[in-house]
Amino acid sequence: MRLAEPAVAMLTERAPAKVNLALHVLGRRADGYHALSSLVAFAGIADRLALAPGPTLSLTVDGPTATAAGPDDDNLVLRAARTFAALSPGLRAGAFTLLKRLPVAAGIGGGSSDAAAALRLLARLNDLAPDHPAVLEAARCTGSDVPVCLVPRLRMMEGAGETVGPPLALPPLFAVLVNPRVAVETPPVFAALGLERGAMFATTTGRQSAPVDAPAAPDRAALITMLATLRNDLEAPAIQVAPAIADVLAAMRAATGCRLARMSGSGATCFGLFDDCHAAAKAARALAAEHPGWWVKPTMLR
Ligand SMILES: C[C@](O)(CO)[C@H](O)COP(=O)(O)OP(=O)(O)OC[C@H]1O[C@@H](n2ccc(N)nc2=O)[C@H](O)[C@@H]1O
Ligand SMILES: Nc1ncnc2c1ncn2[C@@H]1O[C@H](COP(=O)(O)OP(=O)(O)OP(=O)(O)O)[C@@H](O)[C@H]1O
Repeated sequence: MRLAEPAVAMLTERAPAKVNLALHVLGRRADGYHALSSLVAFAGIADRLALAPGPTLSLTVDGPTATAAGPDDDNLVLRAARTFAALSPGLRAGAFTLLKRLPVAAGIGGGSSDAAAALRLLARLNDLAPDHPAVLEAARCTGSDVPVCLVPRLRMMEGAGETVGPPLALPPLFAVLVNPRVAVETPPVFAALGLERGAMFATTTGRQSAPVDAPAAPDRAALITMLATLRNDLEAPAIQVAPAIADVLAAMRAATGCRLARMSGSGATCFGLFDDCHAAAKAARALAAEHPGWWVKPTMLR
């Protein structure tokens, strides 16, 4: 009698939305990439990625934003997996299934978070630590936002995204995310900053931009007050590319209980911060009712 092969369980990971609580552009490097200093948090809302171990690397994408994510063969999940496999000959892989829920080209790093989740799944399957050098290298090669998404916890991100600080013990924030359902690709937003290679970025006051100071552990109100002193320098260029972002920010600022409204990443998604989950949920209901075409989600950022 032939014994059945032991079934290898399906592995799953969440791929949460990334939110840049602050993003200071310091300048443009000789390689064309912009030097950034950003405080990055992660939301409760997420894509979901599963891996069924097997002999062939493949990907199936389902979910409300699957089509917007583009051809499966170009998906960042497969790009990350192929890069990891090239760096680690003999790597075991299998069939990925992505449940795509996050808006695409939205400034919340959906594709980067999916790629990072793929690397975590492959590391788990191959008994490699999540900070194994090949995992880190595959993350860096796949995209600027992938390293910070590898361990999705509130932390600083520096350089073009390749330098990531330790997780910060800060109170979770109650937020509403709003996207006007206008896709905004990242390169035109950086281009609209108009910086030459090697140029430093000056703030609207004409002063040279300073790095974000990683906040200590104040209470939630103090954290929001501190965040209000920071900026997202991509907000103005993103509004040039997609004027609807200004409408989102105005609506968020007008929402009852909103303590701070700001754009994430290169847009168009904006976040509003609130004192508690009730205020956030109420504002989300009101925003969704006023703007039925917008994507509106109350969530926690941590
Ligand atoms: C805006 C952020 O989302 C903030 O977290 C990221 O900096 C963008 O990260 P990403 O979408 O993963 O970016 P990548 O896919 O690596 O790069 C897309 C393009 O954005 C521009 N880019 C990206 C990151 C960076 N620090 N400087 C840049 O100028 C470059 O033109 C690059 O060709
Ligand atoms: N798994 C994926 N999810 C979303 N987009 C993907 C994915 N794989 C490839 N892409 C492509 O990547 C591009 C950027 O999509 P993504 O949603 O990651 O942008 P973003 O939220 O603006 O990212 P960031 O905040 O990192 O700049 C899109 O053009 C999309 O076609």
